[in-house]
Amino acid sequence: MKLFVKDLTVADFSYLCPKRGMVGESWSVDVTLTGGLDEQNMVLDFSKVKKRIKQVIDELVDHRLLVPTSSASCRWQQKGQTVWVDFETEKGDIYLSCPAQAYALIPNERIDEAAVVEYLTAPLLEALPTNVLDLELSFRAEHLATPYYHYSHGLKRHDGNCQRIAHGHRSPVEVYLNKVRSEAMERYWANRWQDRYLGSEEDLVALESLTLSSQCEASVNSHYGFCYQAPQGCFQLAIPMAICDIIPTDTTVELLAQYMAQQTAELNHYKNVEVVAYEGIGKGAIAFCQIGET
Ligand SMILES: Nc1nc2c(c(=O)[nH]1)N=C([C@H](O)[C@H](O)COP(=O)(O)OP(=O)(O)OP(=O)(O)O)CN2
Repeated sequence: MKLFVKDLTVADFSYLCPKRGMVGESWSVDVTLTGGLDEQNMVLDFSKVKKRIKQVIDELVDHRLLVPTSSASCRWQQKGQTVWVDFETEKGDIYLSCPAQAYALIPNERIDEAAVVEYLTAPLLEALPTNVLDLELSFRAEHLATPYYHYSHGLKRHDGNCQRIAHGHRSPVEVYLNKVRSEAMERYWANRWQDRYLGSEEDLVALESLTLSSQCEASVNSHYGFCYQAPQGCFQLAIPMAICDIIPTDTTVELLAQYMAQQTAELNHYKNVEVVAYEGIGKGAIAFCQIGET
């Protein structure tokens, strides 16, 4: 007997890629279980399927930075609860030092759907009762008709896992200029925030003050340093300036929508701008800005 649940949850995370750098991603999760019937004549009560599978995905990949530790581009080490990662990419090298719980260290050459399925299948089966004999997991990027971007960020004030300095999302954006949809501006934001790290100005620090690998020392003119202390520990990141956008505020979706609305109004001299900014799938913020002359 097979039992399926579509759109069981969404995994929001970032991963390191030798070509793209740091990539924010949002995947919908579908699952199919194979097994015999239990005393309720069910493979497993849907509510338990949803709860247990979401719990494992939330624990192991959601809001983490997925690192392909078998990649030739990756060097990492752990001391106590801190993990250092150096990662070579075509966009420049990325250096991190974060609490271990901020990462998923995946022993694969690259991060893709198959690698994450393999990483999660055994712990998911362990979380299910013994009448469930097999599990097929699949991840789906949302089909989007509008432009979208992939960004990574960290919210140091968040009392949950969004405080992790490098987690991210794949998000569509809608922009209206004087109430008319502007695909040009949507494409502008999709290009600007394609595989970007959105750093808050207040988290910028001198690279020399970070306790990252010594390789990072040569990057003073090419990299931004970010550092903050949050309840889960100390988060440090050095990342090429070319793949960052510095935001004058925190990077909650409310403030990102507001930033985009304001910048869009300034760029277009439009009186009335509305931005619908998603954070991943199915949720986001709407901001309005009224300045300019047109
Ligand atoms: N009002 C806001 N709430 C939250 C924001 C925000 O910008 N504005 N941001 C976050 C985090 O960035 C987080 O990545 C959002 O992830 P989400 O998956 O929604 O959070 P949960 O894991 O709690 O939700 P699930 O449905 O369980 O996946 C958080 N909140």
